[in-house]
Amino acid sequence: MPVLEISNLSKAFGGLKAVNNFNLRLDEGEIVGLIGPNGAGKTTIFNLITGLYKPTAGTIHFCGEDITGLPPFKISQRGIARTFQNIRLFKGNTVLDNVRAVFHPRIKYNFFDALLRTPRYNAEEARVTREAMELLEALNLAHRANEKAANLAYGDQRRLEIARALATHPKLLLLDEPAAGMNPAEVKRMVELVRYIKERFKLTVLLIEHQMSMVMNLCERLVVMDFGQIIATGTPLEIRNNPVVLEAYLGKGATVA
Ligand SMILES: Nc1ncnc2c1ncn2[C@@H]1O[C@H](COP(=O)(O)OP(=O)(O)OP(=O)(O)O)[C@@H](O)[C@H]1O
Repeated sequence: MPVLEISNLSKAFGGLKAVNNFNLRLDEGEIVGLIGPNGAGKTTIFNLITGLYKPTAGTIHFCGEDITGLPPFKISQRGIARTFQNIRLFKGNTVLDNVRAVFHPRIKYNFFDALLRTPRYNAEEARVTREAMELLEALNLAHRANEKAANLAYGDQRRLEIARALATHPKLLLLDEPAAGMNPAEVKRMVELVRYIKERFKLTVLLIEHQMSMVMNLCERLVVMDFGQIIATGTPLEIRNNPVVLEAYLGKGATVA
């Protein structure tokens, strides 16, 4: 059974067809790259999968269940997590609290436990801190746990975002430009990180990225969009040599490294 199956998905904003008859199947353990020029519809696909937008037409199935049109919190509960193009952290809070905050909606104590600091409250808080620290260790951020998120270097902030996404225990992770603004050494580290978390947390990954070195090195398969539609799919090598893809990028300033 596929982890994700998108069938004939469309989204219109007034007269603009941001996504037009989009189809995609992701099998367990795949890392697939979604690429295309600016405005192609990539982020709209993420917003549709995660329930931020309701589709104009089409369906989205996750692990065999129809999740089309469900609200974002329900989709997150089923096991889909994402990061955003623009980093979204509680910058004034510590690194640890940024991850702990993700656990709190699922915490198992009530208002009175919290008020009276009962043993149940203390045990749950200890569990949440332990789980959050485990994630920070996996992402090599444990030594910065008590630092304010704002003080982290850009690459570390991106890793913290990923830690927050993983705290929801996803099966499918959607990464929106995780290597944006990174230098080649940082991109290489991000490639290694995504490979590592994919194995460690048994993830399937769909990734939007403009950094071609990232998608070329990391993804087994690429899906190329332009004007809301898929214009090509294939291995990185096939895509690199595909004239339709080169044409979509040419004149729009993108380069295939
Ligand atoms: N909420 C919205 N209201 C109106 N138009 C929108 C909305 N969201 C996206 N669009 C439009 O839909 C089209 C696709 O946008 P989208 O952000 O999905 O592209 P993208 O491929 O992610 O681009 P980029 O690589 O620049 O992030 C664009 O023309 C955009 O202006």
